[in-house]
Order: sequence, then C-alpha cells, then structure tokens
Amino acid sequence: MTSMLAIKDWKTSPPRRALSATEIVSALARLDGWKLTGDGADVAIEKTYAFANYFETIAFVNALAMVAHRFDHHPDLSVHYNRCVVRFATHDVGGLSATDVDCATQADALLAAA
Ligand SMILES: C[C@H](O)[C@H](O)[C@H]1CNC2=NC(N)=NC(=O)C2=N1
Repeated sequence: MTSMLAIKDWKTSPPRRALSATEIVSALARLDGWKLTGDGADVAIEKTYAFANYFETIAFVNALAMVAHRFDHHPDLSVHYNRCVVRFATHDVGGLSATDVDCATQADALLAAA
C-alpha cells in the first residue's frame, strides 16, 4: 500500500512532453468543465469549482493539496469564499502535459459521488 504522503519522483519516469494542439482538444473533450486559458508560456487548463461556503472550499483545497503532493504537480489556485479556480500547466515542458490532464481528472474525482 502506498502512503498518502508518498511523492511522485519524476526523475525515475519517462520525460514528460508538451501535448500537441490536437491532444489538448481531445483531452478537454473528455474532461468536465475544464477550458483552455492563456497562451504561450501562460497556457493552462482551468476550471472553477463552486461550493456552498468557505469551509467546503478550503476542504477541497486541502484534498487537492494531497493530489498535488502525490503527483509532485502543483496547480495555481484562486481561492474565494465559495469557489476555487484551479489552473494546471507543466512548467517543466513550458506548456501542457498529460500530467495536467491526469491531475484535472483526480481533482474532479475528489468531488465525484461515492
Ligand atoms: C522538481 C519538481 O519535481 C518539478 O519542478 C515539478 C514540481 N511541480 C510542478 N508543478 C507544475 N504545475 N508544473 C511543473 O512542471 C512542476 N514541476
């Protein structure tokens, strides 16, 4: 069993690469509510999660921090009273990688019905 504190070691994984435009379009079609934002070095995928109150918002942020730690992949967050804007990009490839799509999927899974 893997500890919740285990961190992904990208050094032992195949190098990541930037997704092509076609791969980004097809990944976004499979994701719920995620959109492309920015351009060039600022490109990212982004989603706004809505919550009932501040406690729910922060609970989500804390759960997302565990995903970020596990993947060693850290989203930009805009945290508000009842919403959180999550933005994923991969600095190491200067664009979007499969890791952004995987982390977006994991973020959605945090809120999926049991
Ligand atoms: C050394 C470390 O694994 C890398 O710098 C990781 C850390 N977190 C990261 N987070 C994001 N969003 N993109 C990255 O390229 C990235 N790289």
